Amino acid sequence: MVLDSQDTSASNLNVTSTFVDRQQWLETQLQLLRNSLRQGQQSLADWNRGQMAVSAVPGAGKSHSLSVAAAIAIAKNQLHSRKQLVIVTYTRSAAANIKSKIRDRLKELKLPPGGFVVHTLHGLALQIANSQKELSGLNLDNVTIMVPTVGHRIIRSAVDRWIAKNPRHYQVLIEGVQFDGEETEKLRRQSVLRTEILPSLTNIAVREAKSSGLLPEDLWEWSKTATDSYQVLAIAAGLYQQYQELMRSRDFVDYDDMILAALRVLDYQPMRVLWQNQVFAVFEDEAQDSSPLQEKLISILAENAFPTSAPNLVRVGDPNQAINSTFTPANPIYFNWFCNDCEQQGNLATMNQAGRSSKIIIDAANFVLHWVNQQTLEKHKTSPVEEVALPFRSQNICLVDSDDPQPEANPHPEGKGLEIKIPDDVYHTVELIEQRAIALLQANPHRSIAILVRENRQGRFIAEKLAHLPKENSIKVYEVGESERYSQIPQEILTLLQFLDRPHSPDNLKSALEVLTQRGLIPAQDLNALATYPEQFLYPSPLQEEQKPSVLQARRYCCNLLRARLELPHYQLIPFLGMTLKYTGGELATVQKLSEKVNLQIAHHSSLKSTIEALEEIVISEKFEGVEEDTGDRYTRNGQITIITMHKAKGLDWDYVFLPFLHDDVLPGELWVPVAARFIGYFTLAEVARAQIRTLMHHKLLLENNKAVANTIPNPVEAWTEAERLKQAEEFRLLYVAMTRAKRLLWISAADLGPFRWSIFRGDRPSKMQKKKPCPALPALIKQFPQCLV
Ligand SMILES: Nc1ncnc2c1ncn2[C@@H]1O[C@H](COP(=O)(O)OP(=O)(O)OP(=O)(O)O)[C@@H](O)[C@H]1O
Repeated sequence: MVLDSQDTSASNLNVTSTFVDRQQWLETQLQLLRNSLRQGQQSLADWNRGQMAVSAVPGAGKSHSLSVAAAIAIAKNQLHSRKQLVIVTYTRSAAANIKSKIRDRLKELKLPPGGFVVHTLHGLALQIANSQKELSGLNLDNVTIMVPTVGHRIIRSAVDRWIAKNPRHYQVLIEGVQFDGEETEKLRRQSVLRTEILPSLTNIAVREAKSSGLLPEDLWEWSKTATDSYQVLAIAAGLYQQYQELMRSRDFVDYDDMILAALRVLDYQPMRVLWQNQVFAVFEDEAQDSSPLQEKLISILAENAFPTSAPNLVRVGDPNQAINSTFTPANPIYFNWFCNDCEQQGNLATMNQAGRSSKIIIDAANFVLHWVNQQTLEKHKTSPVEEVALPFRSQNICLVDSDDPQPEANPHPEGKGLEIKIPDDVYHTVELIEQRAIALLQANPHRSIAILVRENRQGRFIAEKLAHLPKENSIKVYEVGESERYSQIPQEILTLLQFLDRPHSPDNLKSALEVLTQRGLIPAQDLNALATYPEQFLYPSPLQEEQKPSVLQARRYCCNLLRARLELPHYQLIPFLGMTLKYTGGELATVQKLSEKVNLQIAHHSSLKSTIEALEEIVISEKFEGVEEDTGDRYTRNGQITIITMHKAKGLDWDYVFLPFLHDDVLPGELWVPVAARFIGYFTLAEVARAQIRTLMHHKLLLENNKAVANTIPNPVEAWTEAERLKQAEEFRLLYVAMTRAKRLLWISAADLGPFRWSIFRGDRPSKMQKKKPCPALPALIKQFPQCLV
């Protein structure tokens, strides 16, 4: 059918007016969406070009506003699959969460669910590296991704190779601060260096240097100006070099290699332009946790292909929630610098209103933040204020306005909202928690409870004491550390099998004894003394001194293991070891699954050696998952008591939060050197290397930004003091993160009596307890909120 000209223009008019209506409708919706945000959040939604930093407080709605801002940017700039907004975050669950939020927003705007991608940083790096395998040198068909740990074969081999190549340097370490040449002591020191000090130095120095984009050569260069007698940086450089060579020769890559591979692709200009043309902007969440290498990757992607202006880069984070910097290379200093730079350019936004918690909980968290900063200033009274590195960015959490859109924002507190207790001992603590938790859930079965602990061993203790609740009170207790322990199982079994294979190796014996100690099967003792001469330990002659009861117990365990090796067929060894290690429930199911998997793999060439090889493969590639019940938001389920570490609790919240065992020896605690390693001095080489690399890296970055610095390497004692300062600052930030997880009730306590060390405490046996000092923030809180001491 042919339309006459009048019809055509009418229909064109119709189309045009529909288009205009639709545009107007969209504009209105976008405006409404923007107005649904709080003031600080709106700056994020108003961003349209260039760099921007957003410093937010806990519960400010970072992911909420990031998803709204993303939807607005996608709609306004009509983004599509060839011009996308890239959102990066750190965990897969956070990525999935933001993705679904953005999709929901786009659906409300009647827009297709495209124009954006959400990646974890490593996922993004992998995608870029995979797009050009020749340039990146990373072919996932050939390589194995692995996460090196101190006990890992690669790290141990790097140490052995370094020792073989540097006998004189090794001798300097053996002699330590003082040495009389005695043979047994020499063997003991060798064992400590080979199995503890140098593996830990390798692990930390390699990760720190690599994630800062440094090569072994950079460390060599820097080490030339160092004056310490051990030459820690030179050792670190040598170990790093050995590690790299071993990784390459075995086709292994670590997570930093993935980012380096992506950067190699982006180094090549045509590829860089190709990628940059596809990226409209990069939004980063949890920016306080970035390493310099990660920051470099997203900054390059966010640049315009033909740069005339600043990169389109928005980084959202909370420097006060940086709690990974003492065990990963993440360091909040970089995000703080980014915030300061943006502030100077007028591009810093602050999100300081939060609706998560009751007022009293917010007051308590703000109080701790300022109190800790104040204490730090007082400790460094003689230094100029601007030179004191404070643990916290001075940022108050504020309540939301009365017309805030968040349902039940700043809810009414439960009871006093903040309850502080000083129980008699750790058993009494759990009894008090139990009583309070039962009463709370009886009154409000649809609310959630968490007990946040500093270390898994504390969680285990509480879980054991609350084990009767499901049966007697129909309250589910979910211990998060339990499933994590499953991932240790292959390594523990492997360690014992390696001992069975070569029982006369001091390393194998020591590792096996470590596993037995960690599982609480033998008493903690100086394992180096037992492992130095395996034969004397396992088969003492009548001429030898009688073994102490703790040594006897360890020997009995080891000899039983060796007997089993002779008596059992090797395919039964894994389940037997599972029983020996006293695994229970889910752990035993996991061992069974592991055993089946290994036996299937070695069906045609079954032997102890092949069992070990198959297990090594599983441990290296992390391809084995424990027997888990289910996934999803199982940590925050209503009506359940979740026991979880403070670290894992980040990003989550519960109605009622219990923080037991807030003792001074852990919070803030002190850096500690194992007695066996003190012949080196009162510091650890790993921490010294970390502090030295960090200082030099900071100098390097400051120089690149034309800022003046004195380029000196801290000596070991200075580096150790700096490491301690960082650790204590981080512990206080961890406390702050833990406190801000609570919505309606924050229950905190420090018992009068507790175990000397949790790692060796067995809650099911009578053990002596010690008088404990509370975390220093606790008396300060009691003074500030006396009505809350219950
Ligand atoms: N403008 C808003 N309107 C409605 N709800 C909001 C708004 N801003 C935040 N919220 C709600 O506040 C809660 C906290 O938000 P979110 O979990 O994103 O905070 P966060 O900043 O990531 O917290 P934390 O850093 O402490 O983990 C969420 O339930 C979110 O939906």
